[in-house]
Amino acid sequence: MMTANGTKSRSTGSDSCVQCKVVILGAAGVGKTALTVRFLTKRFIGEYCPTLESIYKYQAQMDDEDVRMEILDTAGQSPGNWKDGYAMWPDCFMFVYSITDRTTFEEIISIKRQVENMRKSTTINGVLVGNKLDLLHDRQISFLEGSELADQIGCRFYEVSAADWTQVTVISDLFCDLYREYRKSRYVRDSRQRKTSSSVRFKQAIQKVISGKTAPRRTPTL
Ligand SMILES: Nc1nc2c(ncn2[C@@H]2O[C@H](COP(=O)(O)OP(=O)(O)OP(=O)(O)O)[C@@H](O)[C@H]2O)c(=O)[nH]1
Repeated sequence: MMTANGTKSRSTGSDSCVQCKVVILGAAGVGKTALTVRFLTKRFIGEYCPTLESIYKYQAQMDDEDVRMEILDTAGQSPGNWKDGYAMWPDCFMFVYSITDRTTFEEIISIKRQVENMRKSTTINGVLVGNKLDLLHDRQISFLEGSELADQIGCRFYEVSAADWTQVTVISDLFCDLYREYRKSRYVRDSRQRKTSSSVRFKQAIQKVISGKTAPRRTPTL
């Protein structure tokens, strides 16, 4: 199983590290900072100043790889007011809503749409997170609705509570899963590039032979 037993990054300067940039998006007050702080420090601090924008660096062993994560905790503002960087900078996305607030759930659709519009792509590595699971008595969004939305936007789905200390491992796992999604997509992209460049090399070789620049190899006669 993947573990995230890392410590907050004090840049080691190691070049073998895989870089992974994560952005946390969601309406104001859904717990973006609480989730990030829980992941990084294993702590929950009841009150946070509304975030303007914070970036955290974190280094960990994930699936035997040294991973250097940069986590951008954004301000919960409407997607129309975003900077381009929110969509263009990251390798992967964490979309967060609160299970106690339907408007935050509905906002995920427009957040995802804005990301797609800015990136000009519908292929996005991400996870969908319903936070505040400890407030079950105030639940407005069922687990089923959450998982259906996750299917619709093409993300894995988690319900968690940043406030519940027993969920530390689940929260670590969800950040690790995010990295896994990214790694998978990187692998697909790299193998596509390898395929393209080898077929380009093949075409160039054929072209050279046709134009007579390179003589085809002859089989030595005995
Ligand atoms: N009960 C409960 N409260 C939570 C949980 N996560 C966050 N909160 C509370 O929700 C409030 C908002 O949390 P933040 O982490 O600041 O939310 P945010 O999404 O970063 O908010 P902005 O920075 O304004 O965008 C705080 O009072 C937190 O204590 C949770 O899992 N359960």
